[in-house]
Amino acid sequence: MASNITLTWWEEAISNKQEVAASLLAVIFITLAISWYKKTILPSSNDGAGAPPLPPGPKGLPLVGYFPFLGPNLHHEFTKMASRYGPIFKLYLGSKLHIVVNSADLAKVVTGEQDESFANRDPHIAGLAASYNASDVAWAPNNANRRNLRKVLVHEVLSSANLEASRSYRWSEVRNTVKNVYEMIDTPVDINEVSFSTVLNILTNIVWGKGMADGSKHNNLTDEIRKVVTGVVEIAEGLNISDFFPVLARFDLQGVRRKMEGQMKQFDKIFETTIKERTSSKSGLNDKQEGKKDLLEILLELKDHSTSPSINMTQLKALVVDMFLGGTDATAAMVEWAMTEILRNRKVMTKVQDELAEVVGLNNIVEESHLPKLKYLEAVFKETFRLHPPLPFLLPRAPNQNCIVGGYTVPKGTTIFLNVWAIQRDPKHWDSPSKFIPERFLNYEGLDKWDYSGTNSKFFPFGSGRRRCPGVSLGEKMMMHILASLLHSFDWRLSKGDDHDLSDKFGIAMKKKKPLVVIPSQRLTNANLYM
Ligand code: HEM
Repeated sequence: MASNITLTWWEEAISNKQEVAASLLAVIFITLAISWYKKTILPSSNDGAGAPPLPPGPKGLPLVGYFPFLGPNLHHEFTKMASRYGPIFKLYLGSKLHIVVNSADLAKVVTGEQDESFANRDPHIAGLAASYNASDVAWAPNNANRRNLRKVLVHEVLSSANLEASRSYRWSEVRNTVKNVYEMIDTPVDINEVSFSTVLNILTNIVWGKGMADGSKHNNLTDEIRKVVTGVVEIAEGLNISDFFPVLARFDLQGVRRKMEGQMKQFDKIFETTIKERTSSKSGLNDKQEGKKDLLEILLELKDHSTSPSINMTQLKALVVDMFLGGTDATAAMVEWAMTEILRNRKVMTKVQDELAEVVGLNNIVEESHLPKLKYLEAVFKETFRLHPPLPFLLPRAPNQNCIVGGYTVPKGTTIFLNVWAIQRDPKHWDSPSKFIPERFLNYEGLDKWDYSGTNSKFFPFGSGRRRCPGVSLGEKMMMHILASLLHSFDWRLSKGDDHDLSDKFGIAMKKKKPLVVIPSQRLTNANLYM
């Protein structure tokens, strides 16, 4: 995703350019200038007779569009611009037209009434490279392959029965985390790091099983996956000029595609090794003895038996990457944000810990079966999602035909940002919108649902419509279990001199600018509960 947008990207581009001849750049420059002039100054050929105009928006500069005027935190910038240009506005970033939707009413049009037309994505180059050229669910266009693969993900991989079967993986990884934090008592703990590791380990176990015969091989596998996932996130978070000047894409000036393909080669290697291990030594799987199937087995069966729905090897790998990328960063960011808000609000902390004492008990550990009873903690998470949605614009969509939204034309192929960050803070729908008040999710009236289903256009942090997140249930289980355990097992305090900072940083998942580093102390008297 675009981040760190400042004038320095030119410098970066120039320092990274390999052997692109100056004359070539000049030709490109002129081509782009002409195309920019045609698109922004001359009336659009999309307009057709009688078609409504494009939405309002800033003009920007020739070639670079509005780039030079944007700071790194796009969600803040776009929300400010919405107060000037209204609920739907356009801007050119480079040569590409972007349209930002900032109101609940218009979001409902895009993800409800016209969901089918808006169900394509607009993948950036890093996303394409990380998804085997959009062979996955997240970046694929809305075609039969994607629908088939999404069905596999929802009905096979993330079905209630499978989530139930993987419960013990989540349990043992959360217990490991509690044990590790116990060993760090009275020393600083980075909450995002701890949560990220826990989620990554859970997902590794869900995908590959815990059952490699050789335990050290399993640890190596987790380390390898961690390296690839963090590498992929890092590359995807950088700004890639070619995303905004498609004509430059083939030159890969900053080497983004090359670097991402390098990461994917690592991922391929991990895949090949583990699949070989699977097929050569089926009996080496400890989990088989428990009658459990991991995701790799489920997917390999679907691949081998060409049942309906069936998938090929590339889709299989792309699906696993989706799970790692979709699951890790956002879930860890949410645990960090929720913990930050709880620590800033002592009354909230007291209520959360009182609820945990009542539901779980001080001589017990948190189990997944407790989670549905933790209604106040659930409200805390909803309020955290409202204020800090990890994907403030969801994943960008692109219409497959010219559409009309809010009385304006939205041309086919435009990049659409649904500004859920602004919508969930809109004073038209929320009292004291910038205040952290979990109780608003406990004491509501009316017919609207306030859950993660995406049916309420005032609150949809997991997206809405055909492209909403299929990992809600797993994500919710992981983040609730991790945070409930951290808060039940430990008391937490800031290091001396630290403050309750809420600044954020736009990226793959919107994180705290300054990581939350806090100090745990033992809360439960029985030391066995930490083993
Ligand atoms: C707290 C955790 C999570 C958050 C906040 C989150 C959020 C989101 C959001 C906002 C979208 C875009 C929806 C849209 O464009 O309308 C999305 C899509 C997606 N998420 Fe998640 N997600 C989380 C966890 C997960 C997990 C655990 C998985 C998989 C195991 C996952 C897999 C996906 C996939 C595959 C898509 C693409 C769906 C499509 O395009 O059809 N996510 N997620």
